[in-house]
Amino acid sequence: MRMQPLLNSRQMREADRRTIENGTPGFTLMLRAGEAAADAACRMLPQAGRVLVLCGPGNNGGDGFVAARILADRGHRVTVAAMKPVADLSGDAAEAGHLWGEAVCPLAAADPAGADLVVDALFGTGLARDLQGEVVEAIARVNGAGRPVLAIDVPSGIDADTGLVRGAAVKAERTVTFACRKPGHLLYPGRAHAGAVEVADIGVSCMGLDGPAVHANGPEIWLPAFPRIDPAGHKYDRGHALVLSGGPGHTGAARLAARGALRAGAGLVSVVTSARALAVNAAHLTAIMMRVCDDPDEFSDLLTDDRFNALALGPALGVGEATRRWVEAALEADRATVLDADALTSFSGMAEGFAALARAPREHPVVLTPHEGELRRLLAGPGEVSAEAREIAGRPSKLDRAVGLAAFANAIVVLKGADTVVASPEGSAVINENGSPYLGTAGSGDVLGGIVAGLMAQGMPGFEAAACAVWMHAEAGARFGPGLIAEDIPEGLPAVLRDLLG
Ligand SMILES: NC(=O)C1=CN([C@@H]2O[C@H](COP(=O)(O)OP(=O)(O)OC[C@H]3O[C@@H](n4cnc5c(N)ncnc54)[C@H](O)[C@@H]3O)[C@@H](O)[C@H]2O)[C@H](O)CC1
Ligand SMILES: [K+]
Repeated sequence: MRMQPLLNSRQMREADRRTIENGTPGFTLMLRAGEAAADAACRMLPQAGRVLVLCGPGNNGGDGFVAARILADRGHRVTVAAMKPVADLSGDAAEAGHLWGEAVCPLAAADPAGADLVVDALFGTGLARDLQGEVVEAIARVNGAGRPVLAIDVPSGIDADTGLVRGAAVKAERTVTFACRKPGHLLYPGRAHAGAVEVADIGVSCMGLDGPAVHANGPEIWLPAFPRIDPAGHKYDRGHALVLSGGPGHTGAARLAARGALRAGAGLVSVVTSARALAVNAAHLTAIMMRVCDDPDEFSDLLTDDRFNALALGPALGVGEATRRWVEAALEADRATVLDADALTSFSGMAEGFAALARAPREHPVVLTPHEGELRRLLAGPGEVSAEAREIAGRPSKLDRAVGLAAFANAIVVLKGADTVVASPEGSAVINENGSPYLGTAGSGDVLGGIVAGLMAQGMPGFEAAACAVWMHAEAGARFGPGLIAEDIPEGLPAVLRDLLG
């Protein structure tokens, strides 16, 4: 399996430029792109039919003109509607317009309802601002017509870097993109607009580019770092994870996380519980052990034993000063640590103080697992927060928010959602895509935090552990499907692990 880089529009232009510099003319790339689009169109419309190709003012439109020519030559009845007359195009797009060589109608006259297939070549990676006016109306007609749509490169109106809708965006059944996918194909709402995405090789390499290293999440990212069991080893070689329990009435989250850590392969897992919550925890735990700590000082004392090498805390701890003290004790002990839920929300409006704790020199990774609301509360208050923190919270792109928090807190960030992003403080990131809506169930996030801790307990580096946990958690959920509850996720891990590890 090969890594799948996701290039942003600047990197894509650079890849393009390098290819052209190395001797392949830009128009040759456009011919290949147009042909790949025509091939995809023919797979969607195997019999000769009516095809409407919508062409924009730039090179995306150029790809559309090439595809139109090929589709007409293959016997389809092709209508081209364009934003600009061919005479007003420039560069490769002008050449492609001449290659089409037949009538072009204005965009306002385009009739998607009368087509068997619409090919969307209005805008690609060059989209630079929100769409307005006639193009918004044309997109509304395309989306309202309910005909199958093939988008070339990116559904028009979707920002290739962020997946956000710029004014309006085409809803495609399929998208054919070139060289590699773009972040906007994996980030919502772009992912939903793109439909099934296929990548066509047009002779442009995606490797060795400067700038952020963003990849699709998959085993190729983290399987090489996955902890292998030593046949002669014992459980003490596979770490001991501690999961902090809430008080009586709030203990389930910790047990879910602990179960996730144990199924992920940690040698030993203990729930750290107050004396008051001991009975209820004891009533529900078997393979998982317990340690009684009634306050953060006792927790610090416990952590003088360096066999406890991974910590997970946050879910159901309660929001406030007490939880902040537990977090401080955990961070001071310098163990591989997962902070989730209340461990983050307790620092709402105190982003600077939180970051100072997380940034203190340390040997072992900190992984933060917020959802969007938790990130916003941590970075943007309510309360006094720095302009830097507020700026990160306000970034329109999920990818930028995750990377921003990771750098700010010098921590690995798992920004959860249907398109979970895992970001490192150095700026690299992966976007997850094997999730399913069934994962949105009470306690699911608690299990995820536990899996991360369980992997780190076995010595897996923080970024790889986080990316792997996100993928395995999603995979277990997707395989289970309807009816999934959080308890099922740890129990789904053995099958996922069997397939991964062979
Ligand atoms: N990457 C490759 O290897 C290849 C890509 N190809 C295709 O080219 C497009 C990118 O082309 P580019 O000309 O840079 O951009 P666009 O066609 O997406 O649009 C640029 C065009 O539109 C104007 N513009 C931008 N935003 C707006 C707006 N909101 N409203 C109106 N007009 C806007 C801008 O000023 C330009 O004039 C890529 O996606 C591929 O499809 C090559 O063909 C093959 C190699
Ligand atoms: K497009």
